Amino acid sequence: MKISLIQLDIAFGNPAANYAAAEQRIREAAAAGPDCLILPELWTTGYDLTRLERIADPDGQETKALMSALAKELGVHIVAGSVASSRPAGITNSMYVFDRSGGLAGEYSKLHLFRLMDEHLYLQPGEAKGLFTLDNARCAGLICYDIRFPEWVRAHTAQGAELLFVSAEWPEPRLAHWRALLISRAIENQCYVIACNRAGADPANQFAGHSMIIDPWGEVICEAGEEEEIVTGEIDLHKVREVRKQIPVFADRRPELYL
Ligand SMILES: NC(=O)CCC(=O)C(=O)O
Repeated sequence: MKISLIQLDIAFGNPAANYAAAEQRIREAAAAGPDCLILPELWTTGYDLTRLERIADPDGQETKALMSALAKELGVHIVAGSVASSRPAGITNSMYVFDRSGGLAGEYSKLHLFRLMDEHLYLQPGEAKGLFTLDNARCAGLICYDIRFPEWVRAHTAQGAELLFVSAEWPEPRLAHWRALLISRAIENQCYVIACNRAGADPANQFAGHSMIIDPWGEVICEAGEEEEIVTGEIDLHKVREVRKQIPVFADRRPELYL
């Protein structure tokens, strides 16, 4: 499976500009023939949280319509990053996943809200896991700060996830954490981590870029720099099974003693 990470810059609080830019980048990335694409976190609005009431996507409708149509037209799976989605109970930071026929394959709302960027003041947390299947691979969706919660990630891999898709807006001062946490999640869960961060800056933060794919042994297969970029890597699900056979972490767990 060939996967492209679309490391976008994001126009602050400007969904129209971001939809247009994302569509252009998706078309560009798809021309190289990947099986799957992934976008960053909150890519329609950025962290313009004080204006979310006005600019969030009502129930993700516009995002879902565009991404479903592009997935079908281009014949590519799209892990459509996350967007601010307004629902009756509040605004969530939600990921939508489309398979290459344009069908909604999965959905996940960020469970852990990041106080340092005021998410808890403007967003409602999700309440459920984001497990889905693409081409017979069991996958999970995670959003940015979620990678600091190894128990949350393990809850997905213990249920069979072999690919972890992470969409993020991770600031540059914690780039070392981004790399270390992603590599650790890959090694301890013996799975692929496919992580797409944003590039550029907003009024409060410079973002780190460095989107990457990590294999189940912890090796970085491809990694972007700090600027807008599309990077592509190939993954092989046999590698997950090989590593899990060599060091049978899942069989050796003692979960009954962990609480
Ligand atoms: N958007 C986020 O969740 C950022 C998380 C982050 O920066 C961290 O250090 O954790």
